[in-house]
Amino acid sequence: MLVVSHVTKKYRKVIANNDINLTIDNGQIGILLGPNGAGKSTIIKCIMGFLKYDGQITVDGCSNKTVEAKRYMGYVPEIPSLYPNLTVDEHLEFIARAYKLKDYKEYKEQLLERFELQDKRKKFGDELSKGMQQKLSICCGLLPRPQLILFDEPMIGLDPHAIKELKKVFEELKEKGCCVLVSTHMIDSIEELWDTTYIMKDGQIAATVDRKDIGETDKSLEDIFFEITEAPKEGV
Ligand SMILES: Nc1ncnc2c1ncn2[C@@H]1O[C@H](COP(=O)(O)OP(=O)(O)OP(=O)(O)O)[C@@H](O)[C@H]1O
Repeated sequence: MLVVSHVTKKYRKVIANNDINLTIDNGQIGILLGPNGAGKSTIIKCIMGFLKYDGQITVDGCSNKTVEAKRYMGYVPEIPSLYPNLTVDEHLEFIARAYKLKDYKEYKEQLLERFELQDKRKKFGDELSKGMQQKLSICCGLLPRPQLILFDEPMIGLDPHAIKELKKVFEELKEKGCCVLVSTHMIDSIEELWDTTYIMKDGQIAATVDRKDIGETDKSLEDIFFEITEAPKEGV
């Protein structure tokens, strides 16, 4: 379970996250939806413990900065950050060693096959296309089988097969009781899978929408998103 309480992050004078509160239970998928600059990547980086911030973040009751919590957490960044001189296969072996994984070989092969990278295993990081880099980055995030996994704009650059596969992965993570947080601009891409959507605007959570709320209105998530993000500012 992920609990984010009163998190505020400033980059000098810019308040990128302003008193963010959110909770995602195990077996649930949370979505961060918001225009460019709303603060989605910043809260993901705070949850991963990459940035200093005010407030508290816990993962299964442990502070996100503890080693226990870090063992539970996986991250697929917005921009893949690969090693130019390691091959596809070596990236995954590196992750396996860093996390001291056992019995990962079969899962590694499954991931390579699902994301159509099996014939690219000898290619170096800097020889991969943008989409291939993104797919490898997703495989690296999934290989340690994290209990909590954060995806920052994971669909960008993916081909239709990889998008279909990633949606299946989301479904499987949910079934296995993992806790998933996905930042996306592609409202339609995850329509059937989410439990709670946090609509972010100007560094704040402007609305929290539960799936059951949608069932009770005739508005779509897209309607709610535009109502909130395109509402005129007060006093204008
Ligand atoms: N390293 C940084 N230094 C200074 N300001 C930053 C930095 N990173 C982000 N910001 C600012 O913080 C705010 C939130 O940025 P963030 O990247 O979290 O938004 P986002 O919702 O992920 O946007 P996008 O959809 O474009 O990826 C923006 O105003 C941005 O300019």
